[in-house]
Amino acid sequence: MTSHENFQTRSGMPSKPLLSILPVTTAEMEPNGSFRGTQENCMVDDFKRNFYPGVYLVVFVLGALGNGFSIFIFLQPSKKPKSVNVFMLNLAVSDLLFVCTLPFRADYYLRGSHWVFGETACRIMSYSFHANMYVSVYFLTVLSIVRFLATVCPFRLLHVTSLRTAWSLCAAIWVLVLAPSGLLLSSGTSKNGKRASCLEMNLSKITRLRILNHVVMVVGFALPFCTLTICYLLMIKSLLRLKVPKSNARISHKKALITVTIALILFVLCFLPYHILRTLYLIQWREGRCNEQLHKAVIVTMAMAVANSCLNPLLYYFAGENFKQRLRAVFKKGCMQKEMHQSCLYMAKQTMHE
Ligand SMILES: CCCCC/C=C\C\C=C/C=C/C=C/[C@@H](SC[C@H](N)C(=O)NCC(=O)O)[C@@H](O)CCCC(=O)O
Repeated sequence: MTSHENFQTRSGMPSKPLLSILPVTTAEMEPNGSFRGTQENCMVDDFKRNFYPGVYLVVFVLGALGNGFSIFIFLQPSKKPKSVNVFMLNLAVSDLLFVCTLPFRADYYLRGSHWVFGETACRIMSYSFHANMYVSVYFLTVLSIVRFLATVCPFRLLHVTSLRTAWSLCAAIWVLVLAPSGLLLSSGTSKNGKRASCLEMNLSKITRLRILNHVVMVVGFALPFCTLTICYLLMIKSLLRLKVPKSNARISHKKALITVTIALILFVLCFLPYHILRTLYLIQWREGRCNEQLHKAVIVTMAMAVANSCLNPLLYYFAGENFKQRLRAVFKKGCMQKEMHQSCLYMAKQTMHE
């Protein structure tokens, strides 16, 4: 019995036979503790159905609100636009686009791993997740480097922090990530009994994903992560060297340190566990084998990687240039308009009474 059928059972269909709830008896145990058998013997599908939809829907709501509102703030006119905000705006756009795919993913798992939105939409799912993750990795890294350079050599590198350079770097990041991610568009749905599977591993994908994983592990994760760590250590060193308290240099160093620290925390929390466990999962994956503990661990770390899309607004709030001021201005404007609206209503009421 498949998980999909189990799901239907919960919705009122006949109850499931005893064998299907005893996966161990139907599976053959391997010396390493994993089970050999079909995916039906594995309780991972049930775990995904219980775990993913809730996480995806929460990230969708928080991510849509947080990123939507942040984009609105970034687009407010500013006297002195800053390159840091250009990277943050691009990051927020990428996150907003990605969180819009999450309700479709949630629906897939709620139906017991059955895809109903067609072939193209299925291909876009895996593509959007990976594209968003590596675009985020690069925006966070470049953002930290720019902040770091602006404090270490503020005058010599003015061109690096100019708006034009920021937009060019963003365009380069989009192209360099979106183009190779296109490789993920080649695999869509596959038949699994009555179900249409999407977002699942199978024999036709494994070799390509193993190769891709090795490349992106270095270029898409290890390299940016090491760069961030070096920036962080150099920032602390130069901050400790600054003697004058409350000087402008010290304030801008602190700002840069906040940016790099938040970026590093996001990396360690969201991307590091996923990359390690994904690599282990891909290495040990064999068709029909169920390594339940490891697969569940990848699922949890994948959810943490997805959650990055609703956590980035924290970075904008604490490290964005003039973000808090603009936020305050927007609220003030909103309140004033509301007050005006209320006084207009009051005046209108008065006029009607007269
Ligand atoms: C710079 C541009 C680089 C582009 C290429 C990037 C990365 C490709 C390299 C490796 C990818 C491996 C994917 C492995 C998938 S397991 C494979 C599954 N079909 C899948 O793709 N799932 C992902 C999903 O749910 O969206 C795991 O994440 C599965 C997580 C747990 C699960 O839901 O079963």
